[in-house]
Amino acid sequence: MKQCTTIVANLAEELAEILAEMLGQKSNFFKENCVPSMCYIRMNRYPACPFSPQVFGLMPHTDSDFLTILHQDHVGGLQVLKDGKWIDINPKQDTLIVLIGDLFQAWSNGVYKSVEHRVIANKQFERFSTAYFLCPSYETMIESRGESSVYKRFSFREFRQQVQDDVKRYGHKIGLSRFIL
Ligand SMILES: O=C(O)CCC(=O)C(=O)O
Ligand SMILES: [Fe+2]
Repeated sequence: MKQCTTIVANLAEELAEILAEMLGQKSNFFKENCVPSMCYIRMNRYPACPFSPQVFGLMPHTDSDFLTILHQDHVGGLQVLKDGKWIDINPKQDTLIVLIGDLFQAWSNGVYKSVEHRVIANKQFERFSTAYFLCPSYETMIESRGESSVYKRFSFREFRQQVQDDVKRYGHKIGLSRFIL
């Protein structure tokens, strides 16, 4: 497990740096700020559910990180929202899925979009997935790159706190729209 975490952690950082370079940002930002103590792996288990699709395996959400590297098994059920439609991300053997998170959307000033995704539980089979979340230290300031920033400058601590407060108060995450200028 430790070996697997190291490999996926390096992959996530490399991908983030490449995506930054594609924005014309030559930087070590992710290597410098994404500390192992903040990045984490979540192992998800979705029991078979006779009430699917009325009941979700995982509610629609965006991830509160820079990017997520996801492995899903053969059962399927992951969907992403594209142009107002839910699209199935069908399982492919030996394939990892990369999801942009809220922090990358803010950092890229909206060029990369944090993808809304959800999981439809399978009626017959249980499903497993494993997700690695690339996160910075709490003190890291997220600042939009490029001209005329869409988002306020905020620390990851502020972002997490805001998400938690909104979930407590409204029962759901409001997310990046809280930080629009
Ligand atoms: O199980 C999946 O395919 C998605 C998991 C996910 O979105 C998450 O853990 O945030
Ligand atoms: Fe997610």
